[in-house]
Amino acid sequence: MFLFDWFYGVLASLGLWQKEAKILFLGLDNAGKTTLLHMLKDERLVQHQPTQHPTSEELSIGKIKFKAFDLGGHQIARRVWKDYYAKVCWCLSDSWEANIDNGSFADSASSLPGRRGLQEAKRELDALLSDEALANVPFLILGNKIDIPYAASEDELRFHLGLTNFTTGKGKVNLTESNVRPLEVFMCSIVRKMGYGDGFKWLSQYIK
Ligand SMILES: Nc1nc2c(ncn2[C@@H]2O[C@H](COP(=O)(O)OP(=O)(O)OP(=O)(O)O)[C@@H](O)[C@H]2O)c(=O)[nH]1
Ligand SMILES: [Mg+2]
Repeated sequence: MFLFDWFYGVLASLGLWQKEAKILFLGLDNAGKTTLLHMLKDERLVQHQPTQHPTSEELSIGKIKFKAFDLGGHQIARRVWKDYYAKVCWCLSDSWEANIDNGSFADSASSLPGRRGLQEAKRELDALLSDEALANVPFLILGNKIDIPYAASEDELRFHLGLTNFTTGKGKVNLTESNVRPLEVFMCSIVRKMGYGDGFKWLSQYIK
């Protein structure tokens, strides 16, 4: 019963109560996808190994069906992303990791070993955005880890992902007539439980 109450509360607060949502978590490795999934699932912060195999969590209570696919973000895992498109009516393009530790974007993509480059994120995102199979799928882009000093600002992230003039607007924006795919950027920190709730609320208005 406790679980039910908690779950109801979370879904209601995210605007997902009584809606059927399938959400795909995509993003570079280490972005925080699995952390977010578990935070949504049982509000626990758990340290995870990198995701090797796709996992899905299906939670169903009353009328709600909430299914999230968590696909690993490392290079090989990215190859299977497209196998999941068909199953998805909702896409959460999660957390292009944008923290920079020397304050310079110019070399963040290439010169620092192990660093997630914004260029790499942009490349993957562009491929998703231009994929026919995802043409009508709304994209919520979460810029995670804003708790880290030097994390990119929202404007920087928009700029480097090439989204400056592409996002469709926060708040309530009716796009049904316009044939435009909903796309917005929200900054968040999963560990601090900040920001992603606003993102999901935004997303929920586009769930039919
Ligand atoms: N500082 C900070 N660290 C975070 C945050 N969210 C996740 N992390 C950390 O980032 C690391 C990677 O998180 P995961 O959830 O495993 O990342 P993933 O996107 O699932 O990675 P793959 O499975 O490799 O694709 C972990 O050490 C998390 O604790 C956050 O909001 N802030
Ligand atoms: Mg993972």
